[in-house]
Amino acid sequence: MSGPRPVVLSGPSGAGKSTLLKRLMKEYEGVFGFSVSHTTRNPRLGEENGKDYHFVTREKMQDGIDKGEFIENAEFSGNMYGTSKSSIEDVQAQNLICILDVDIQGVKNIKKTDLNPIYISIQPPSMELLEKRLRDRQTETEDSLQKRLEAARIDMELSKEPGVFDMVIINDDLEEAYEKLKSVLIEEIEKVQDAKN
Ligand SMILES: Nc1nc2c(ncn2[C@@H]2O[C@H](COP(=O)(O)OP(=O)(O)O)[C@@H](O)[C@H]2O)c(=O)[nH]1
Ligand SMILES: Nc1ncnc2c1ncn2[C@@H]1O[C@H](COP(=O)(O)OP(=O)(O)O)[C@@H](O)[C@H]1O
Repeated sequence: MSGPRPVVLSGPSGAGKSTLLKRLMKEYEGVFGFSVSHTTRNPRLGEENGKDYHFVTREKMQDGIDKGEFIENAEFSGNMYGTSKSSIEDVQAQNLICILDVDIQGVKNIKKTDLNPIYISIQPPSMELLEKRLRDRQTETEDSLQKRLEAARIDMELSKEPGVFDMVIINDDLEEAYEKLKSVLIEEIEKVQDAKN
């Protein structure tokens, strides 16, 4: 079955991926489906199990990985994250554009699969602004914030490599970043909309 092309959103923690993708899914209801990852980190206030993530123990996650249930998994800031095959299949079965939010390790590993997504990197305007946004979000401890900033430095370097991403969007002004994101995806969005009519 060849449904619409999936979309991988990557970029440093705090760059604005969730903000952009939530907006996109709201504006285009019934077009996108989110690939719900598994993670061993604790849920944040307002996050729902099964919607934002499948929140699991390390034992359960490792067991699933050992059984071959994941297309990719990575360690990020002291926790495990991974995309299960079923999280993608659930979305594709509905003929929706599957959106994945993964770190740079996930991007590299997904490139080894036959998923063939559109790769988009969301980048902050500067490290200073990234740190400010992460602090203002008030979800992190000092320790997890520092780990995210360290990972961000690596991400910002790697995402400059030519050919890794189809599009790099600097999320300075949110409206502008959102319009750019839409413009990259409009062709796939219209295909899904046309198929419904
Ligand atoms: N490789 C991989 N990375 C993931 C997955 N799910 C989330 N991530 C990444 O893990 C990092 C941390 O995510 P999270 O704890 O939700 O923090 P946030 O990005 O700051 O909101 C982000 O870079 C996500 O893109 C996954 O299934 N696989
Ligand atoms: N363009 C922007 N300008 C100012 N603040 C933003 C912008 N985009 C996102 N934010 C804020 O920055 C924080 C991090 O964004 P978030 O979407 O959680 O990032 P990510 O999912 O990449 O970790 C959030 O508090 C969000 O409201």
